Amino acid sequence: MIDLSEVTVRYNGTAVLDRVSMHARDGRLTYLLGRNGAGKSTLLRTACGIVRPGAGSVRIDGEAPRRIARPAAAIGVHLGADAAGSAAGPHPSHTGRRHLRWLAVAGGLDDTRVTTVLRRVGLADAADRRVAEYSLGMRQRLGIAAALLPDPPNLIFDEPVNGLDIDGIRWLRTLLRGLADDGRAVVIASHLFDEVTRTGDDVVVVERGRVVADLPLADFVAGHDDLETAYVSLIRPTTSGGEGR
Ligand SMILES: Nc1ncnc2c1ncn2[C@@H]1O[C@H](COP(=O)(O)OP(=O)(O)OP(=O)(O)O)[C@@H](O)[C@H]1O
Repeated sequence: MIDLSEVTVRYNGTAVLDRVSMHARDGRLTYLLGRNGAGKSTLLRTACGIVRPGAGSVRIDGEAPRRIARPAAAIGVHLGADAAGSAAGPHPSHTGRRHLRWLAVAGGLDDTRVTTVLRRVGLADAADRRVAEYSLGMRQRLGIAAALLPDPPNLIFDEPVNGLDIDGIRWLRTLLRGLADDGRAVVIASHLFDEVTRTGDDVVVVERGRVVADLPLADFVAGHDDLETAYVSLIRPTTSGGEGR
């Protein structure tokens, strides 16, 4: 369970998140929607404790992130295959297995967890290749494996579909659903409404640093033809393609 209450984050004096509250419940896939620059990634970084808010509170299963002794065991985070600020990204000259082993040792985990997560993300056959040789989709899978390594009860993914082929997208769909069905709180930032419709339980819409909707997907779509129509009627995206602030 991840709760944000009245969270404000400022960069250079500008509020990127402005009194944001949201709740990601156990056993649910919660999708974060919002145009480019709306504040989704900042919200995810704040929710897992990478960014400390200037005001408001963050709770992961009732605890403030800085009070959690082993954060990776409480919340798994994958902010994108090449994201700056990702937790301990892989060294290109290391193999996928070596990267995960290093994380396992750092986290006091058994080596069998490495084998388990490599299988779970479909990298068992590529585990002994150097990460430099991995495709974007494979790096996504490795990042997801790292997040899953300590088997955390909460998970955060920032646009995890990027770079995955159709098999990968179908695999990820099943994986995410399974992670939530096992009782975890799973939060995903996404622009892919088809994936949200197929797998989502709850949606949180971020607009210009504010949360403008936080409710079950079915309630959000009710009275509209589909998710896209419901979304457009709420935030009316610009046609310029520019950032949302
Ligand atoms: N470290 C930073 N320093 C200064 N400004 C930042 C920083 N990180 C993000 N921002 C700004 O905060 C705003 C929100 O960015 P954020 O990456 O959270 O948006 P987003 O909704 O995830 O966008 P996208 O869909 O493009 O990934 C943007 O205006 C961005 O330029």
